[in-house]
Amino acid sequence: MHQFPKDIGWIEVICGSMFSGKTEELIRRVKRAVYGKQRVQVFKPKVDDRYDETQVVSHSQLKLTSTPIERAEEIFYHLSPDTQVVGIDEVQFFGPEVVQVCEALAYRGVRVICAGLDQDYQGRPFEPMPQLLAVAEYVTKQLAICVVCGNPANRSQRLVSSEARVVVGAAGAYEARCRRCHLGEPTEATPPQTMELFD
Ligand SMILES: Nc1ncnc2c1ncn2[C@@H]1O[C@H](COP(=O)(O)OP(=O)(O)O)[C@@H](O)[C@H]1O
Ligand SMILES: Cc1cn([C@H]2C[C@H](O)[C@@H](COP(=O)(O)O)O2)c(=O)[nH]c1=O
Ligand SMILES: [Zn+2]
Repeated sequence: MHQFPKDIGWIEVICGSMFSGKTEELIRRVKRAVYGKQRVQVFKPKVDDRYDETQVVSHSQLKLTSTPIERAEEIFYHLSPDTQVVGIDEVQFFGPEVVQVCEALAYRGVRVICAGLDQDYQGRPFEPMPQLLAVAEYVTKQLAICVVCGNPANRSQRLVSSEARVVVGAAGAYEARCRRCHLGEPTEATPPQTMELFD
């Protein structure tokens, strides 16, 4: 059977605030690639152990098997020679070398799908995302819903008292807010809505 060679790969970046659906979108793309009989490997930073140590897990509990790594270069140790698609979640937790790693994979003919925060809790660009966005072929910016006013949210409001850039957490530690409702410093959580629409 004839197989057409795939000369060059590319980089896709899915960015946005927390709760905007980055991980869901990464999982959707990976699942479609698997339906398309592509050989896929998924990686995530070891530091992201909030829902599971090995699986990529969305806030809505969608799950994907992944390999946890500390440094982006470790992808090459784990990479199978026949892998056609590489997914990387929480890409903002890797150092600047993740950009070269993604580019090297793309030059090898791999489709690289990265998901990560474009802004930190203060609304500052979250390195290395700006550099990755600059070299990506495809960029998708996701938006959440602001829990204060209901408008599209592009920021992540920190709710726990810390000025460290990296503080791993989910609901309870962060909430989605629009630029008007976002504060550049930690604050109290928005009170919950009491409508009983879900079980
Ligand atoms: N304020 C919010 N706006 C939109 N979705 C939210 C919000 N809070 C919680 N969610 C849930 O988070 C899911 C997205 O989760 P996920 O893909 O893990 O987001 P991300 O990776 O961008 O943090 C949504 O489908 C929804 O179920
Ligand atoms: C804004 C912000 C977030 N983080 C952490 C919190 C979570 O562990 C991840 C983001 O996960 P998600 O899949 O996008 O929901 O990043 C952080 O360390 N510093 C920040 O400023
Ligand atoms: Zn708002």
